[in-house]
Amino acid sequence: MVNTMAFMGNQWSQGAGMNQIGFAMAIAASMVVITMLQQFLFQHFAGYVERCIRKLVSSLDPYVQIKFHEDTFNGGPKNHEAYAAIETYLSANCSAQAPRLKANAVRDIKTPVLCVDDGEGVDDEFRGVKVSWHLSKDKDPNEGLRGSRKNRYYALTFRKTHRKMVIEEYLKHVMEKGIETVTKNRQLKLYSNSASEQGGYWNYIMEFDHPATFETVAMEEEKKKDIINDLKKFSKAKEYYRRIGKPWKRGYLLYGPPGTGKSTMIAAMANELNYDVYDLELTAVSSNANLKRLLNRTPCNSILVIEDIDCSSDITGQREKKQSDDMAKFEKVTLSGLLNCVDGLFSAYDGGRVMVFTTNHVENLDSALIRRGRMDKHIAMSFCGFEAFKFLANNYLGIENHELFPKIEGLLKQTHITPADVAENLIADDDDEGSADACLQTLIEVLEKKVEEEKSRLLNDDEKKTEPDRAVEENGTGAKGNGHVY
Ligand SMILES: Nc1ncnc2c1ncn2[C@@H]1O[C@H](COP(=O)(O)OP(=O)(O)OP(=O)(O)O)[C@@H](O)[C@H]1O
Ligand SMILES: [Mg+2]
Repeated sequence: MVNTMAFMGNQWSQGAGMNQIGFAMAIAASMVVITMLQQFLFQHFAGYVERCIRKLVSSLDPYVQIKFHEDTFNGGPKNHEAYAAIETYLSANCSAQAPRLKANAVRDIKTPVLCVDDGEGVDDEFRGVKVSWHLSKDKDPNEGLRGSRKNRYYALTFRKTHRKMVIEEYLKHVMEKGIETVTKNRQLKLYSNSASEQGGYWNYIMEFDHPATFETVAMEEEKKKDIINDLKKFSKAKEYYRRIGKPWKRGYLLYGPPGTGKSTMIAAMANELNYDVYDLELTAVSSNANLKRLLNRTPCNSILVIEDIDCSSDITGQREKKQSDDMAKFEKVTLSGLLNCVDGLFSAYDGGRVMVFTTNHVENLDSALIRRGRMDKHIAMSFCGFEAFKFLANNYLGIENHELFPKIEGLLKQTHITPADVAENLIADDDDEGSADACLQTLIEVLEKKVEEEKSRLLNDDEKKTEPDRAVEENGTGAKGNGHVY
């Protein structure tokens, strides 16, 4: 019995041991399964769960934030341009609200831009939608080390419900206004190719500080208004050119005798558009290839000027003849080379480009060069008429009327004088009260002398003329205008 009991106890203890091992194994197995399951769930659902949590959190947060970084590392130069445009926009529109401002000297801008200081914020409103801007700095991981960068950014915050409107309309408005202000305040520059090797590169010459504006150009009022409107329309026509699929460019041909204000008009155009001036010296360009390179290097928002185009020997005259001469004159710029460049250049749409040719002898230019489409607007700069004289008298002497005006009006009808020559005689001595009278008197003397000279020249011509010449003149075919457009 005892033995039987002992045997049974042994069996029990053995059975219990077996059960414990089985239990432990089951636990271990289930641990493995759970771990695998966890890993499986983690791999397959963690992202999903995280997204759900984010969605939930963001649905509770009714605001959206967009960052615009200053440095080019966070998105390249285009990002930096956006930052600069925002800075200028906020400076012009909202900086009055900020308790702390900082003055930034922005490259190419004449006056420093006052903008929001680090850590400051300003509010803005656009079509009833409120947004806020905040200038912050990211933590720089390399702070203190060489090459560390200040990582500033503007954070734009707005309600989620206005997302579409802010992104599609407000940001466009900010960029446009910012870029407009930057353009308006830009220090203009003058470039030329004349000093470069073979004329293939632009060299910075100096700041373009020409004082001429449309306020100072003497010209018939209607004509002046027409040019200003044309320029304004052009400078705002980005979308129009894009829509019709044409490069955003416009060509102007200024023609007229020396001293009638062609170069002055170019300066007025540059100041009106706020475009840099690229003065192209064609005689310094050694080949058509160099010309093409040069024109491709002319940036947008610029005026490309070719003065006295008639003096570039290979450009005038008949195109056919020049084309056949192309190979022989390989090292020279030819008319066909110039035509190809004018047509092929300006392929971009990111900014307007203006091209201005000037000439004293429009009749010498090949019609292909100045046809509409290449030179869109032809502007005659002419001798000084009475209207232009009155404008100059007002500008130089500060007088709108004078008893000598009628006499001057009569003389101007009888002779040709350039605005440059008139202006030369209207430079008064500020300290001398009678100076204006003296200026007008001198001008009258100059005009009378010219009238006399012209009379005796006509007399001489007449004496030299043969009978048939006179007959043509009497029939009216040889009649000439007096050269005044106004
Ligand atoms: N229409 C004008 N309005 C105001 N000033 C003028 C005008 N025309 C000429 N002037 C004066 O005369 C000077 C010479 O003019 P400008 O150099 O513009 O003439 P241009 O037509 O370019 O002559 P060129 O054919 O010799 O180059 C200018 O500095 C300017 O002061
Ligand atoms: Mg000139």
